Amino acid sequence: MQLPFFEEPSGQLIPLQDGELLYYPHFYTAQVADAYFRSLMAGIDWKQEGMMMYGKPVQFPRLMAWYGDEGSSYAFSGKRYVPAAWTKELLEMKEQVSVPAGVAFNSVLLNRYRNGNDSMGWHADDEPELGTDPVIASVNFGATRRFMFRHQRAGLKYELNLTHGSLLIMKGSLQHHWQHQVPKTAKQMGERINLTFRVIKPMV
Ligand SMILES: O=C(O)CCC(=O)C(=O)O
Ligand SMILES: [Fe+2]
Repeated sequence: MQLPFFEEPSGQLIPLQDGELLYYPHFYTAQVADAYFRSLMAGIDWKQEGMMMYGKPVQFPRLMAWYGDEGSSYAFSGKRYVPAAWTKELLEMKEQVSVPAGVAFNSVLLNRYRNGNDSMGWHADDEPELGTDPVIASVNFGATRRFMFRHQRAGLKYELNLTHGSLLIMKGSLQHHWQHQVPKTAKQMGERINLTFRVIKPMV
């Protein structure tokens, strides 16, 4: 994409107990964000994934896709996901978010929330492949959704609304002390796409 993509290069540092957030509400201009949203909707190989729960197959309440370097396979909820090869625009976005994040990402998990009934439950991104104190860059397009945090012991809570074109960087010890979720909502809303760029360490 040849357009300038930074609208406001300065992020807002949100220091939490036991972790750090860096939020760029307008990482992408509205025009660039619109273009990425449209092309991700059409160009990504979206799949309905699921898992076994108490011996029964359960579908995740959203669509998913996984892209990255060869060898950056990732296990969660009892399954191993092998990444598809980078598309041109995912590679472009990876380079853009690597600048403020200060790390070289090798994979991206995409989640597509079709409406307010799609969601992601409480979890931490603390799988062994992500290593200690992972830096995760989360990019948002489409509908604004609530993103909630809860501390695993201290009884603390935090939340923010992730808007179209925003970037949220999660870092420090956050994933070891906090969980996060995207709750369902009864509000009428359109689709949302979230991308989490990650560094997956090869597991032996
Ligand atoms: O959709 C979001 O904002 C959250 C995604 C997330 O937590 C994840 O992919 O691990
Ligand atoms: Fe997560």
